[in-house]
Amino acid sequence: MLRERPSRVQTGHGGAATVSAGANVSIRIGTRGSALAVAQTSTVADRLGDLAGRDTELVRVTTHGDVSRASLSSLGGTGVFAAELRSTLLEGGCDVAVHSLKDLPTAPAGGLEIAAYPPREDARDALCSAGGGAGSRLSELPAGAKVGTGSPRRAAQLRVRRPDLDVRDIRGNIETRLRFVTDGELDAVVLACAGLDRLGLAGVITERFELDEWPTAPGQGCLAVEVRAGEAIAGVADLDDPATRAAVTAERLVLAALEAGCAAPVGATARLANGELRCSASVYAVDGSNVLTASASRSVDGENAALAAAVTLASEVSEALLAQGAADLVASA
Ligand SMILES: NCc1[nH]cc(CCC(=O)O)c1CC(=O)O
Repeated sequence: MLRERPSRVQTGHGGAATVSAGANVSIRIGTRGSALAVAQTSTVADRLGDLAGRDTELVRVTTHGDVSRASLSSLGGTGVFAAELRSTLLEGGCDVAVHSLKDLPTAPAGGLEIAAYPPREDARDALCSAGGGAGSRLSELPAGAKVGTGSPRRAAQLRVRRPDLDVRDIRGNIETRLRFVTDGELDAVVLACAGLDRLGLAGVITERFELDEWPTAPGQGCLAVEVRAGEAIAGVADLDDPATRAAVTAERLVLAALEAGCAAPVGATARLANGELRCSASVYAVDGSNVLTASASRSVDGENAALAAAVTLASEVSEALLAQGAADLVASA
């Protein structure tokens, strides 16, 4: 396993000093080393520092997924980005770890628990084509245009909408992927809105695909704050947004029921709004020749009811998908 010696960055706590046990010991927050990971972890660190009245420091862990040049699909997807960070947390190298939820395997990690799901950001996918905001929307790209993505789901969704496109498998962090377009090697790439927004790169987005037509990876746009099981860290629970928790729980339970990983051709979207939790999901043939879709909703009264509804909805949606033959599509991806 590859691991750089974690490097530390001290971040000052701006809020008023609170006198409490260990107030002078900073909370060590583990993160991957990419620009996106550092940006999103820093936001959580600032918020947690304020909630806990303590200093925070970032512990950067370079993960196998960051350094590998292999395609995401050939890496097997599940957990390549998260494993190193999780072992650092388990071994006590940090107190809290911040992940992109969509990169976390649905199986719980032994000895760890997700203590908070902060409010979700834009869960949609973005088309970034040459010319940025003024560039072509998906329907306007020329016939045979070259569009890059490392995700089998996104490749399938592109092929369903535009069978004529030349979909290319690409790897790398967000900046690397965008460079394919600015260098003129590709006409467009598809990326998550949330990552671009967090990096201040919203200006490169040409089109945000609506979730009803283009469901994204379960948990996309949501962060997960993980701690060692049973170890409460002051302030962490206050980072949690119950509506986000209910929605992403439903999405990830669908993925788990399909026995699919984070690189599977599965899109899911759930939302708690106006007292109703709604979940829908689609499973794709990677060549775009088939799409299965199912959805369900429940009215919910209160936060606990929302989590219970998430479990029920996920089993309704996944059973409907399996009855349509989803297992074959997942297996052949
Ligand atoms: N697999 C990489 C990854 N993990 C999380 C995000 C975006 C941010 C998020 O979903 O929270 C990305 C980049 C992308 O898909 O464009």
